[in-house]
Amino acid sequence: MKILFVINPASGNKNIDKAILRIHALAVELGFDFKFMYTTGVDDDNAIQEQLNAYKPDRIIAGGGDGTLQMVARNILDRKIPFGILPFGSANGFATAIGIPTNPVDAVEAVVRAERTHPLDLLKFNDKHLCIHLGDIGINALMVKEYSEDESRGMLGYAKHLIASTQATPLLHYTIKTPEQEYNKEGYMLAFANAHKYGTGIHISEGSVSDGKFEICNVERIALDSAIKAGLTALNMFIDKDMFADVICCREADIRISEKVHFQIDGEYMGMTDHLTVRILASAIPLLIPS
Ligand SMILES: Nc1ncnc2c1ncn2[C@@H]1O[C@H](COP(=O)(O)OP(=O)(O)OP(=O)(O)O)[C@@H](O)[C@H]1O
Repeated sequence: MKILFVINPASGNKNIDKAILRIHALAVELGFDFKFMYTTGVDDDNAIQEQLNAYKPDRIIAGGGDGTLQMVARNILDRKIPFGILPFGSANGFATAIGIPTNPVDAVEAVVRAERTHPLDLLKFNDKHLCIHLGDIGINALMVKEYSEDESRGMLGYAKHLIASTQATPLLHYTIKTPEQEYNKEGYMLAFANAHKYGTGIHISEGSVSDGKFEICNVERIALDSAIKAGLTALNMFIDKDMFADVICCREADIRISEKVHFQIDGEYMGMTDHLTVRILASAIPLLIPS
């Protein structure tokens, strides 16, 4: 068996040396061939395609944050190669949501030894952009933009951007059309979630990553104090579950927004938009799941 590991060396701030050594040790113990590909941030999609064609792996395992996982996922859509994920990013929202161990060595143990796969749904925005975990418009998307452009990262930077983004985001009015129903809503943020948790620990719905559905979560009000507390403890966004009380579960949706708003997918800023289509790609990829 051949395993291609695609690792983003710029993701997160964890030391992954021991995890890399563990991969070498497991290769000897379990008898598989492996290759590392390190992303560069430039033309990585092509580099992954080249590796897939040249190395022809039986499995592909991505190490990084949500952005890296999504990039690998979008490159194996037509190939149905079992896909594993290692939470080597900073927030690791998706890996956390599906229960992969957060410690890098434990994650390697669990994912490399995994023998079963489970169908993983993905989301597609505007028939163009793939999403593995979460896209949103409004406050959080503006934070993603500001945070990625700021040199001074860390907790204080987070709190600063959270307050600024919250103040800068007006009350938005949206029309959400699903095949079943049309909704008129207002709020400060709409999140489109594939998994059932938003970042670390917040439970937004009973959805799973393979139910053929996604959740649209409207944040009707802003609990800034609890958001700041959450951020200062976990570098994570909103932890007050009441903020995600308004949830629609569907397979596709067309969203019109009263004005152009900031938009992000899996931690990557996508620009401004006043119209989105979202649909689920059911069972798009076989996901390796730890026993
Ligand atoms: N070698 C590299 N140097 C700099 N940037 C890189 C490199 N490789 C990939 N990238 C960029 O990293 C981003 C993806 O980062 P990713 O989301 O995986 O990590 P993260 O931001 O640390 O994690 P999280 O989503 O968990 O907060 C993409 O924008 C990609 O272009």
